[in-house]
Amino acid sequence: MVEKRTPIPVHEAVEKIMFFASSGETELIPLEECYGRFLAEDLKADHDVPPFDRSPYDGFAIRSEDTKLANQSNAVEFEVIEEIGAGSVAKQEVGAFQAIRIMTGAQMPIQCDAVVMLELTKEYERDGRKYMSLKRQLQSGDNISFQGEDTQKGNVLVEKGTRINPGVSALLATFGYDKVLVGRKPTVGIYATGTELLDVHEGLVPGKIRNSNSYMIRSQVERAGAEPIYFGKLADDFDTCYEAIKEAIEKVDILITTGGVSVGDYDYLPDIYKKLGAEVLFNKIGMRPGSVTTVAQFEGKLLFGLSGNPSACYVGFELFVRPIIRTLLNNPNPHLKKITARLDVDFPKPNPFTRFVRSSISFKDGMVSVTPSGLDKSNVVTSLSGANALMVLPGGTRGYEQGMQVDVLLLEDEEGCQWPWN
Ligand SMILES: Nc1nc2c(c(=O)[nH]1)N[C@H]1C(S)=C(S)[C@@H](COP(=O)(O)OP(=O)(O)OC[C@H]3O[C@@H](n4cnc5c(N)ncnc54)[C@H](O)[C@@H]3O)O[C@H]1N2
Ligand code: MOO
Ligand SMILES: [Mg+2]
Repeated sequence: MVEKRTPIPVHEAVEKIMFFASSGETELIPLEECYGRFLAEDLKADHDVPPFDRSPYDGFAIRSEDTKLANQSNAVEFEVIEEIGAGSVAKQEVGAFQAIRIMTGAQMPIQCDAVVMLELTKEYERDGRKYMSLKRQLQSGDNISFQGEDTQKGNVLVEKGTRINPGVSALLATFGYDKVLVGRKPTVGIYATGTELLDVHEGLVPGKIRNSNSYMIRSQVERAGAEPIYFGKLADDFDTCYEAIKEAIEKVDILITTGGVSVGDYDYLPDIYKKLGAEVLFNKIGMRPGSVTTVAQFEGKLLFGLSGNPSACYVGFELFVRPIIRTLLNNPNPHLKKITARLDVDFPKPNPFTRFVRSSISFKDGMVSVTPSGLDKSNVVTSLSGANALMVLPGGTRGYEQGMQVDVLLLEDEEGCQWPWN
């Protein structure tokens, strides 16, 4: 008799897994290598930015009070007593009707409270001294980039768990982080099971196919922020698989296998979990594809038995493995971000299970539309390359029509989402 499995709702499966989610270890890495990593502490401003009042223009720093009488018919003359570029500080004190020629980014001389752009002045020399004149009034504070106007000391600028983007790199450099505390990348072991699997370099022979899941999963692991460790492929042989999996568990934070989780004669994962003494959290979910996704925990370590069918495997990873990885990286929004979009096609046939259709979103007439990125079948691989989203069509008695608003989970977004999605 084939074992009867009872499907649990997707949200229940996510909850069961998230019970084992924890934050991971941290490490210090050079700033140059931090792009794409996850901050493991808040990034706090330890000084004002800019740290001093500075000139935003190439021009002259003056005392605004000296321009009181300036107008189109009355040029006011200033003696230019010094010149400073960015990085230099004025040595001279600026008195009445004196100016310092100042370049963009240079610190304001203490006595000056305004800058006039070079283009608005006339420069000349007399008796070996330099002068400039201008014909307009300036107010105190005109054309100054003030200390702290960008941010002030003490502000938390980026929160722990945020993925480091180029802007975060800029801030880390601004505040002197030559080493950055980030989440250590969790290690995710990958084993593909299946006697039918060929290595990528091998030519096709009857009955066999190339192992594509391992490379797909590797990329998904990297996209999620973790370190893939590819252990290879295993033939459908109980003892071989058992020994290999048992050994692999020791070496990684998370172990993924693909294939062998259904009810077929050579689907050995259920028995392997049993022999290991691992607790199976679930082995059937009310979703399509990926209904056979099986997750077990062994001494607190999660073993993900993803389906062998490529689309099912892909979806299983994004819904269940990704949030575990992101939580290990301290990310507060570990789940895929959900938005709503306008459905571009009909799905007339109802399905009892919630569908996660590999889809692509696009912008049309100022709205987000969503359309399947290929054939909507569990064993399909070609729909994955164009997928930037998963359309969520809840199971039930009705189909879906073009024009309806549907939920969509974004695959390439970095903001993420908390659970539950709603
Ligand atoms: N009697 C039943 N049969 C099946 C059921 C069921 O409920 N009752 N569920 C079906 C569903 S749904 C799925 S999904 C699959 C899941 O099968 P497994 O996870 O056990 O995976 P395999 O049987 O090992 O392989 C399935 C399919 O995927 C191909 N595959 C496997 N590994 C790879 C890989 N690394 N790269 C590319 N393709 C791979 C494999 O050749 C098979 O075609 O079970 C259904 N059956
Ligand atoms: O588990 Mo299967 O992926 O539902 O298609
Ligand atoms: Mg099978």
